[in-house]
Amino acid sequence: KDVITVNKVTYTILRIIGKGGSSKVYQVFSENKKKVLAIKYVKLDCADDMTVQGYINEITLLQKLRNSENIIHLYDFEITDSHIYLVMECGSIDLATFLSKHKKIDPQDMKFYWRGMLDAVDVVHQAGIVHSDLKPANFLFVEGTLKLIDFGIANAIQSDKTSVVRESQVGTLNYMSPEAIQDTSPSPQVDANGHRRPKLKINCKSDVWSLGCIFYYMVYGKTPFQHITLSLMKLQAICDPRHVIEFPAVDNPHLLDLLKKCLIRDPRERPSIPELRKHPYFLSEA
Ligand SMILES: Cn1cc(Nc2nc(NC3CCCCC3)c3c(C#N)c[nH]c3n2)cn1
Repeated sequence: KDVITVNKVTYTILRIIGKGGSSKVYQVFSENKKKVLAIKYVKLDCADDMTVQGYINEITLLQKLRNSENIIHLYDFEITDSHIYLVMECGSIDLATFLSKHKKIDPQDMKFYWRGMLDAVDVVHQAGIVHSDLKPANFLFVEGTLKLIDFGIANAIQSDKTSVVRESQVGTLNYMSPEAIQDTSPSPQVDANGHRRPKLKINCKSDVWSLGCIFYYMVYGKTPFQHITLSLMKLQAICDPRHVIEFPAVDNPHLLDLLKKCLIRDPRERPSIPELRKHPYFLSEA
């Protein structure tokens, strides 16, 4: 039987869930916990210091946010010169795969999912981090609750083609905010101690735009600019206020209002996550 040993604890490999460039995510069984868990394996052989630093930051943050309900739980980890192992709770399905299978979502469920996603990203912001690359594949269902899997610091992982068929969401532009596209601030790519620093203009409001694109996708089955296939045309449309985003009618006027607010192009006009949490959409029971 294939096993993975992390800090002298052995886990039986059940299947591979996803693989990226130098990383793999396995579904494993823990003999002593009698639980199904997930192990993210990262090969460090040809990783440069920046990449390793990115993973260490990711681990530090996962540990810091371990008590947050909407952040994936990290049970254990092991770092050597050649690899990293992260032992985490295992989800049932990621949001990207889920949305590709469920075109219509029950309004009550949708409200619960949105609340969870806002809470997850708010917790990351409170830790002083802007994700800046939010997309459905970053969220995972764990017993019905949506949890954030990563913080956009380390490299992204795509789902394994053999296990789930999914258009690879790595590097998609569909969730990118106007200010991220226009950001030409001269700020250095790395700060004093070599940490890759998000550019000045990208801030929490950029994550609100990305969440708005995910919400839009959940309501209308496509992202706001998905129909524009030429990348340059897509980027221009995202930034161009003359390109009016379409919002087909929906039953709940509060939902429509919240969607429109998340997709305001001027980040100063766009609501913050605390403001969104107080939106009437979340207050009404309907
Ligand atoms: C499709 N699918 C996913 C699961 N469960 C799951 N997937 C995880 N990553 C997946 C890697 C491929 C892309 C989608 C996320 C992680 C994880 C990390 N990182 C920590 N726990 C997890 N649980 C079951 N089916």
